[in-house]
Amino acid sequence: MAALLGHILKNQKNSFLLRNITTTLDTISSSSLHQTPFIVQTLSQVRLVGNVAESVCGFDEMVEGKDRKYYMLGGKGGVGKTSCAASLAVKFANHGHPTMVVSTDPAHSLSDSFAQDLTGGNLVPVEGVNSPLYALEINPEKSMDEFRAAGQKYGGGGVKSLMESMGLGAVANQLGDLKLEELLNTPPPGTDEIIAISKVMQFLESQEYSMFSRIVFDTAPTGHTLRLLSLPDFLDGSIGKLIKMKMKLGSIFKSLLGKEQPQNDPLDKLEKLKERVAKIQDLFQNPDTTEFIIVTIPTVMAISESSRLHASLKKQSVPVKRLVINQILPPTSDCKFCSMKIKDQQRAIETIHNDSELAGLRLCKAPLVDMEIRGVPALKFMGEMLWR
Ligand SMILES: Nc1ncnc2c1ncn2[C@@H]1O[C@H](COP(=O)(O)OP(=O)(O)OP(=O)(O)O)[C@@H](O)[C@H]1O
Repeated sequence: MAALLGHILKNQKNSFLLRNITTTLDTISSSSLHQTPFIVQTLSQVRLVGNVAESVCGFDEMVEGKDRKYYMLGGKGGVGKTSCAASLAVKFANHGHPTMVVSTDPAHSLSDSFAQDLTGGNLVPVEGVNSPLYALEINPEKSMDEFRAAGQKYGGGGVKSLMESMGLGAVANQLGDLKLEELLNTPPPGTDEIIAISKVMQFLESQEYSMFSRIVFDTAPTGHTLRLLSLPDFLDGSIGKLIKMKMKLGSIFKSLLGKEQPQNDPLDKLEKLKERVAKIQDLFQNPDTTEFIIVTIPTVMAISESSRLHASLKKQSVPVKRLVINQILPPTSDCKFCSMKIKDQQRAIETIHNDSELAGLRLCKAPLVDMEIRGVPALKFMGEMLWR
């Protein structure tokens, strides 16, 4: 085996490839799982790497500084968001950043990507990296149920009966006009994700999690993400009305009973939710802390969708600088079908240069490899090719 590897290394002229192979082999030598198949597959990838060698994604800039930064990877279903997000998280951790990678996608694939059980809604440590790396799969439906339960207790009928008992039935009826119960029971699409993200933000605010300097989100497919982004204003509006109501209530309460309205009342809870929603909006829109990376594949359909996604993100003031083109085929092939496919991909990539939404973005390219990208060594390998 060593002789074979030595031969391959001697015959590689590109130092990047050498570096890549060497680091990959270092990892492989320390990995006991699936050793042989991974090495065999790795050798065949050497040929594929050359195709994307010109891609420089500006990883130096991404890794710079100790302040916390958020990276959100989004795009059409199945383009490789999870693989790209997980490989970025591994690379950050290997460059000294305590990192957290979070999935809020109902169809989680982080566990598959890391080849590790990450279900359960808690932070799970990922082994095999140089700095702490933790993964978290948040179940948006479960978070939504918790929110609904809280809503039922505090926001829906609870508010109404509390006010009725205070002789404020008329105000309660006005509150009813806001259809709060309906909002809690049949919330607009995307609410589940915002609740999930708000849960992550709560985690991150605590001292225990202050060590994380890079947070990578594997977001849900395009449509959900867009709906999610338009949600804060909606919630903000509804909750804003409730808060005004609360202020009115406060003075009525005082004049009726001669004392301040009790703290920790239902509307306080809603006010807190509003604050969290505002924080999430800031998280998405702050260019100093956040970057949304669009992931696509070289097909005209995926690229058109990415273009629309960028237009919507821009409209929502979400900072976007990079476009990942994943699963690029090698430049040439003897197989007729593959040659046709390669030409097709090249034509699709050309459309990026002529697309007013995408042309200005930095292109980060990853080859299509002939293996599933699973486990830390494979993710590290992918990261070496993509994030540089
Ligand atoms: N560059 C690549 N080369 C080969 N296989 C890849 C590549 N990128 C991703 N894959 C494979 O494609 C499949 C889908 O990848 P992944 O789960 O990362 O996509 P996704 O966009 O997150 O999907 P979903 O939208 O369903 O969550 C996985 O089996 C993964 O190993």
